[in-house]
Amino acid sequence: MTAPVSIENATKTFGSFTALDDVSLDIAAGEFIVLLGPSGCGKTTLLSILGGFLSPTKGRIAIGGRDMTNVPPARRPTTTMFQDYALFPHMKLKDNVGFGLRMRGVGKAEREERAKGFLDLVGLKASADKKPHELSGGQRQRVALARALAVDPDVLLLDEPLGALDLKLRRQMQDELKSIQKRVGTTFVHVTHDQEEAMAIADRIVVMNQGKIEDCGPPSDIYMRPRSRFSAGFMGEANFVPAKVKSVDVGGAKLETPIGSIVIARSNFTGGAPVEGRTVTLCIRPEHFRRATEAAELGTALGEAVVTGIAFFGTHYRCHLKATDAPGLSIVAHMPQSAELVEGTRVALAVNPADIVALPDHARN
Ligand SMILES: Nc1ncnc2c1ncn2[C@@H]1O[C@H](COP(=O)(O)OP(=O)(O)OP(=O)(O)O)[C@@H](O)[C@H]1O
Repeated sequence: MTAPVSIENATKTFGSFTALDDVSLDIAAGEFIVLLGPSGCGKTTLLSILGGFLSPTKGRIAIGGRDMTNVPPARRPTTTMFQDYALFPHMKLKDNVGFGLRMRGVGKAEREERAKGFLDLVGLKASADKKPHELSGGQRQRVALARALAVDPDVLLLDEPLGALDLKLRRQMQDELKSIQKRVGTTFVHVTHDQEEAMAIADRIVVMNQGKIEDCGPPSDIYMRPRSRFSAGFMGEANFVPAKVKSVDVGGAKLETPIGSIVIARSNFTGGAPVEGRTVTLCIRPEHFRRATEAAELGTALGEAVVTGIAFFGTHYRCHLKATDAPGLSIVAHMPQSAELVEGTRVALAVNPADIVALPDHARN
């Protein structure tokens, strides 16, 4: 089963501290939502409110159209999978996976059949009679997922479920988690502070900061069209360039920056329409800088800079540059493998205006 989730103006305070600040979010049935943000931003608090382990101080939660605000965890159509997915060490995998079904009074034969079906889903059917200590970390994690799904929740809540795995296994499990979610169609709400993980698995990412939602959208939107400086900086690397709106017309807004003038479309102002005379902050991703000579038609010239540091990253060079006209402005740019660059090389920079986003200046850092 699967169900939509509606969070309306949820606030959670602990004494005088506000952990969750007036958060509203609608999640579609079958959607894979990732709550992303730094430690302490309120992700787990929101997940705990969805699971019924915490009550909101204010606001309302509905699942499948039913008000759940004061319903205890056991009576909600949710299952929570924690990072320390404690499996029962003395039980075979099929009994671990069937445990929730046993608690619900499902008979042995049906329990085993369903447990084996879910073990099959996570690629462990042949291990049904093994015990947890015979498995690797990734396999144990899959058993925990099978156990959580076996009770057929409408919504699965996952709190950093891959946090204990090493990086390689983690990346592999992300792919599996996404593919399993698509197959079962259950609504998933997954907490992480790893932006790459969020990008790999989410239908929509919810970026949180200090108890509030900063940004929300498909991974590509959050990356290409962030709505705040915090969101832009948390989702990958970004250069922030101060700018002033000189004029606005139907074609776009003319901006003045310390490294030159540029015209960008109105739709690239993600935090509100451009207003003449206002200051904004431009977000330029490192891979969007080009050498002007190599991309004359592609880009708009954005001044000259000197390479102050360079590192080879296989697919590209990661360069630190200092703008000639604005020595206080440090730039990080990715240049192609073919670029013949060394420290001290002067580079004429260009950026395609379509790749630049103008953020409101009042955006929090
Ligand atoms: N029971 C509590 N009493 C007091 N403060 C709490 C309580 N639970 C959470 N907090 C505070 O609320 C804030 C948000 O906590 P939360 O666990 O939701 O953050 P998080 O984003 O999940 O962080 P992490 O990634 O570190 O788990 C933190 O500052 C935390 O210290």
